Amino acid sequence: MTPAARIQAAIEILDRALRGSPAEQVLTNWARTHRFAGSGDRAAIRDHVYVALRRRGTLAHLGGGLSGRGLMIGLARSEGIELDGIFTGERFAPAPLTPAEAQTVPAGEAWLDWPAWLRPALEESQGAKAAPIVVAMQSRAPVFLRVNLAKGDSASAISMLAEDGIVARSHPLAATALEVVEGERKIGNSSAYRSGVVELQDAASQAIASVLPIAPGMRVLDYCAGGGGKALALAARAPQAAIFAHDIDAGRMRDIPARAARAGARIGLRQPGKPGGPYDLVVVDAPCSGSGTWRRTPEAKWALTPDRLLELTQIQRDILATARKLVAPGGALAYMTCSLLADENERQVEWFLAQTGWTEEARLALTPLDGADGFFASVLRRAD
Ligand SMILES: C[S@@+](CC[C@H](N)C(=O)[O-])C[C@H]1O[C@@H](n2cnc3c(N)ncnc32)[C@H](O)[C@@H]1O
Repeated sequence: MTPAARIQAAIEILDRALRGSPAEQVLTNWARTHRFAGSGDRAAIRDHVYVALRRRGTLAHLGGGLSGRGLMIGLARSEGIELDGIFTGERFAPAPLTPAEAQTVPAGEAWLDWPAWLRPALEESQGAKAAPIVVAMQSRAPVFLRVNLAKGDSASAISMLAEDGIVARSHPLAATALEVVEGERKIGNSSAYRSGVVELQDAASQAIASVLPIAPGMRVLDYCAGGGGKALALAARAPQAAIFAHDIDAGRMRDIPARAARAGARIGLRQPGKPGGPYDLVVVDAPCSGSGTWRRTPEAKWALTPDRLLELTQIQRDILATARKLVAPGGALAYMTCSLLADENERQVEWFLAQTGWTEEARLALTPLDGADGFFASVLRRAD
């Protein structure tokens, strides 16, 4: 496909995504019905679509409107690509620019790529970091791996990955973190991944897992386990701990047994609503806005509403109230979210401490300015 044909494909896919279909699903359907497109074409089109969703505000401003076409005109302008060479009207290429579209537009500021209603909340939560965070979130997130210390160390994982054409380097956020700088599409088939030496996990999640108070012999529950990312990271840190996974939705945990087997870890599965207990450590990786991860999930950024945010904060409190009852005397609860908003983070901890008289033992708050996803964690210790 020519560069112009790829842009035209992205325009069509974006139009459908903007009407409400999940972008990933539209991309898959498009690939099914356009078999002539090779893997390079599909990857380039996917990149166009995700850049456009991530920078929806500034690109719509630059391209003259919020539509697939407006976003792609904006993208071409922001990257200094000659529009006349793409918007030619030739076969498979987008139609030529209208006189209105051809007018030059001053660059928009990065806040256009952050939901306007949420700007005060980010500014209040992050202070002087808010604007740089918004700029950082215009770009794609790096890809990170976690070295499974039960199976190898960083140096051996880096050379194993290199044998499969993947270039990775250590990242300062966590001793186990590797940033993939080349060959990320080869990870799934690489021997380091298939043999459990590395696992996909953001460096911020790894940094958070590394500060949790876990030791051999402890009983640990990952209460909102989802796909088991935290449980697996904890199992690698403390293979002698008894680690259990629970989620309200059993389906979300279905990959845990295979992931644990690949990692050589043992994770017990609890049925929804039957978490067992008590535990020395209960991890609550709560459902949240996901605002710290919006570089990866740009559609979620535009889908969040004030009502949903309020609902999420209530769900977080309900979960905290249930999970605290599973903590043994003297044990700890680790509350965490991948949110950048104080309403979901600091204010939830304040509320919890006021309710319980527990003490906060440790806190870690990371933003994309630290290099990975935004993440917040607080370790809360039961007094008696
Ligand atoms: C942020 S995700 C967890 C991600 C996971 N810890 C990981 O590292 O891969 C939040 C999870 O909480 C679960 N959840 C939502 N409400 C819950 C509840 N009331 N009790 C337990 N889990 C809940 C969701 O199904 C979802 O899987």
